[in-house]
Amino acid sequence: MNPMLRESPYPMLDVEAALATVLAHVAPLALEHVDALRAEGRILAEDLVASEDLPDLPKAAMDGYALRSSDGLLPRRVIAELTAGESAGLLVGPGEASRIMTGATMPTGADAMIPVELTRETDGMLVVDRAIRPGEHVHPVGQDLARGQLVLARGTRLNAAEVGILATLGITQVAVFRQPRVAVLATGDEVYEPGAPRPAGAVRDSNRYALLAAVREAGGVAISLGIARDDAAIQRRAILDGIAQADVLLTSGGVSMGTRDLIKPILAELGTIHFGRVKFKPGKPTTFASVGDTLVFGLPGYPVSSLVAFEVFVRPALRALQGDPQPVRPRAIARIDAAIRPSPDRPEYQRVRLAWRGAELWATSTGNQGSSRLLSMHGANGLLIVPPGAQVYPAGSSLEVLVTGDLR
Ligand SMILES: Nc1nc2c(c(=O)[nH]1)N[C@H]1C(S)=C(S)[C@@H](COP(=O)(O)OP(=O)(O)OC[C@H]3O[C@@H](n4cnc5c(N)ncnc54)[C@H](O)[C@@H]3O)O[C@H]1N2
Ligand code: MOO
Repeated sequence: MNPMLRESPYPMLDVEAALATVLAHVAPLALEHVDALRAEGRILAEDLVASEDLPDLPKAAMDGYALRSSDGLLPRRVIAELTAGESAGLLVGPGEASRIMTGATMPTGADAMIPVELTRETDGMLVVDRAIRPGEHVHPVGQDLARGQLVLARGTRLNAAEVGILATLGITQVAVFRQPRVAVLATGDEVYEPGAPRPAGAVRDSNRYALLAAVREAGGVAISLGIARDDAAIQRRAILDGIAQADVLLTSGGVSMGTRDLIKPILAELGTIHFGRVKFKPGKPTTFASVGDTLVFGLPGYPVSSLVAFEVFVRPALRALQGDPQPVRPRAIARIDAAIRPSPDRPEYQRVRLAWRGAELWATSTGNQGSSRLLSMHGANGLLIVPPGAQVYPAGSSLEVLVTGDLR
């Protein structure tokens, strides 16, 4: 039997220093052109300038009559009816008006329109209840978008509204940053495929599937590398396989002090370890390395530790690789609705449900915060940052929180 190490050779970095190290190693990936009309979730890699005015011709904003404002209160002869989609070409002269529907192009000569509710029409003659100002109820050329205007800047996340804007401008192909390819490898002799038979004491591989889902949620392309047994040659081969096909490799397990914790030595042999321990809980043995051009995160085996480390370090890296200018989750201040005993020596990222009570955000614990209790992640939309110490934080205390999900 090999001797067991008594002390980790890796210094323990603060979360801030570790995150800064990660972010210093990521830059947006190359751009690619994709179908603009299905580009939601992607980050724009080019500035988009409006090539035309919107609307390109003045349009009626309501259903009613197009007329000349200078005719004042005089009755007008109704000469036509214009519906949206009809081509223009009509001239409205003095003493004339045309019926017009919302969205129809204004006829030449008419400089305003009156909503139908403010009119009467008898025997082809229009009587108005009040005079109309020039331009009233007309959408002028360029009101919604002006030609030459910067519409969407590089770095914009494309959501539903942005897809609509691209469609409006007739843009069908758009340059976005490439999504990172992220390979996920589980390790451990005790780890089995969820659908397979397993001996007593073995665990089902929840980490790989949870991490693959987290990668997709963060906008990455997830690649499963299966489970590697606790054998240095097998894990080395699996890691080389991962770095050959991925921008980022995530491993699960095998990063702490056990004799079968092989990931760190393999990464040290193949590349450079930037950090091997972080002062936070859960997730202390989180490891970050480069092997060639691939970034490798050695995540801890405990299911909660691996997902919390993903949230705090991997997700920001994946967002930054996609060109997201704000790769890190937002922070807020929340009040705790029950007392919390802090960890004596490490900031603890406790899983909480955040909810508004009036103007204040309140945090409710998801229960037992053990690193193996995946249920503590279920329903959590915040990671409450509990500074270390000996004193209990009483109910009502205000603490910083990373907002990781939708607020209710
Ligand atoms: N002497 C010390 N022991 C430990 C230390 C330490 O500093 N000194 N750190 C502890 C901390 S903190 C953590 S976190 C864990 C992380 O250890 P590993 O990354 O080496 O993880 P494993 O030992 O491989 O597994 C831990 C635990 O998680 C289960 N596991 C592993 N893989 C999976 C998976 N894919 N799906 C579900 N569950 C998995 C595994 O069976 C173990 O129960 O180390 C502490 N030890
Ligand atoms: O850091 Mo470990 O993840 O406390 O359990």
